[in-house]
Amino acid sequence: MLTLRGVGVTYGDRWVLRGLDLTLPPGERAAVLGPSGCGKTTLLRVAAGLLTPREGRADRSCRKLAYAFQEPRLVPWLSLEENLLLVLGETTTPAPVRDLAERFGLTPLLKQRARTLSGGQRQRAGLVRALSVRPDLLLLDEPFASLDRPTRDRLLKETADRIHREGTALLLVTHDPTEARTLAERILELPDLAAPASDLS
Ligand SMILES: Nc1ncnc2c1ncn2[C@@H]1O[C@H](COP(=O)(O)OP(=O)(O)OP(=O)(O)O)[C@@H](O)[C@H]1O
Repeated sequence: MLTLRGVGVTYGDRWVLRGLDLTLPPGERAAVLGPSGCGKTTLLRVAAGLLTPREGRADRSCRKLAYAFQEPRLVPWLSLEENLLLVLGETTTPAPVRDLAERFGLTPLLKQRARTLSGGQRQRAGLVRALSVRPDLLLLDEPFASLDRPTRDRLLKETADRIHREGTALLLVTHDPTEARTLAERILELPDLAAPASDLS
């Protein structure tokens, strides 16, 4: 369960989010759409507990939270497989994670250092890393943005099947309504507070 109540965030003297309420019960999937710069990533950071809002509060009660960042944060000098092992806390890759890597087309890249992966490969790696821990709350920030269309469509279906099957609660940030409809049952449109004049009163 994730609950945001009256969340407000400022950067400097500018409100990016204000008065935001969101309840995500276990297993429910919501997508956040909105123009570039309206605060979607900021919302995910608050949801993850990485950013303390200036107003309001964020509460989570989940067994395991995973967050696939917009810029996947892999350790550049470790191999892709070592990056996966790092979050799993294992010394060998378990069979289900090997299967996940295979489904996301990463098997041939497992021994490759993260810094040598392309943007799209890194993004797939970030998504596999997040899914590999079998989270009950998953935060995804534009997870398919760097992928070509056929790869995106295939992995979108793969991801949707997996989170539906496992009953994972999802908060997805995307610019793509198709992605939002495929992965989520609820869509939240964030307003751009910077568009009209906003102040700190
Ligand atoms: N650490 C920061 N310091 C100052 N301003 C920031 C910071 N992080 C984000 N911002 C600003 O806050 C606004 C919202 O940023 P955020 O990344 O949440 O938007 P977004 O909706 O996710 O954008 P996009 O769709 O382009 O990824 C932007 O105007 C951004 O420049």
